[in-house]
Amino acid sequence: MRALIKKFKPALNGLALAAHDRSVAIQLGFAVLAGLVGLGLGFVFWEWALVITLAALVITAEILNTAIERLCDFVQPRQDDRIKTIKDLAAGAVLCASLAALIVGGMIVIRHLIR
Ligand SMILES: Nc1ncnc2c1ncn2[C@@H]1O[C@H](COP(=O)(O)OP(=O)(O)OP(=O)(O)O)[C@@H](O)[C@H]1O
Repeated sequence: MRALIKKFKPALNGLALAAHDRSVAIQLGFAVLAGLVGLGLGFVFWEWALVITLAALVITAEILNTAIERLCDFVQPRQDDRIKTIKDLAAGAVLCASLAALIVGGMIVIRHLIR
């Protein structure tokens, strides 16, 4: 059990660090908002499963994006086209996950509203 806790400690520390990042905090805010909408509209089991999965996907992408940004700033604090490409790719991953969450979330909400 001790070994297991020791193994997860860095990951839990990573989550605590991520929660203090502005971009991650914004995505967490959107996830809470989606949860409130779900409660208000009375989401069923599969809708919660989708919303939770997509929210976790977006937050995971944002945490990885933040980690990549920090690594880039550490390796190259100056303007560099290669850093721009790397950071833009990481930001693109967040956008991709966010669009999927927005579209699927929108479909679920519309389904409730037109019933
Ligand atoms: N060292 C750099 N060289 C070239 N372009 C950069 C560099 N740093 C940032 N950029 C450009 O600016 C964009 C934003 O980068 P930045 O690190 O400010 O991220 P951000 O999205 O504002 O994140 P956060 O708000 O979490 O700091 C990048 O996607 C990239 O296009």
